Amino acid sequence: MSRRLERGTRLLVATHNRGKLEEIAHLLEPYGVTVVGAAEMDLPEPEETGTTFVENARIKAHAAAKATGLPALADDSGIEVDALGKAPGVYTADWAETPDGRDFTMAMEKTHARLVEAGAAEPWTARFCCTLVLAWPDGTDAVFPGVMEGRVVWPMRGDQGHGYDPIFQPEGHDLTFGEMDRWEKNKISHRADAFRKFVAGCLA
Ligand SMILES: O=c1nc[nH]c2c1ncn2[C@H]1C[C@H](O)[C@@H](COP(=O)(O)OP(=O)(O)OP(=O)(O)O)O1
Ligand SMILES: [Mg+2]
Repeated sequence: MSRRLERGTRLLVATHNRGKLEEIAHLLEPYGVTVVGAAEMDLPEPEETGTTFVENARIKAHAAAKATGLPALADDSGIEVDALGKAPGVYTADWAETPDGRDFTMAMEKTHARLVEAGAAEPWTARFCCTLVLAWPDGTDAVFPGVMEGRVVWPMRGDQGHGYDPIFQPEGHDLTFGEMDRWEKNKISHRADAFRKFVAGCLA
């Protein structure tokens, strides 16, 4: 049984990714907690030295809780493509890194190019994973994993969402995440799956 966040609590959402922050703020809306973003608090982006989603989510959540004295919720996420040995996985953001910042069009092109090079047969099955960690200022935490199965599609479709959304078509749906509005995506996404467990564990 994890500790719960009372209504009215200030919760630090420890992400520098605006797309994630918007989704998490929307998911939190019904629960009466006050969302504080990492950028508002001028928090540095900690180095993500872990080799798993949970390790990296813990690094981000504990750094933020320690720096602010607030309970902090971090999200580490990524896409695992089966024909690429589950790459890019925990390195999903790294595949978009350029000297001038992140370029997700390039990262999606790279994903597609690797699949073509590998001669992988379609469907290109894949899943989005999300691990949420709630860290308390006293150093304790709780972990909530989430997943959405689907496939990589090409060409990219849709200009909503963020990151790799235009090439991910969730199982049982005809639209990519990039073609869905935030409400539709937030009903079925890996983040929504993890969030349901977080709600059951930590929110009223
Ligand atoms: O729903 C999603 N739709 C599309 N792409 C997504 C999603 N969720 C994660 N992704 C991709 C992009 C992101 O850059 C990377 C996670 O990397 P990850 O380190 O967890 O996040 P990040 O560096 O963007 O922000 P931060 O660490 O400050 O939370 O996976
Ligand atoms: Mg990151």
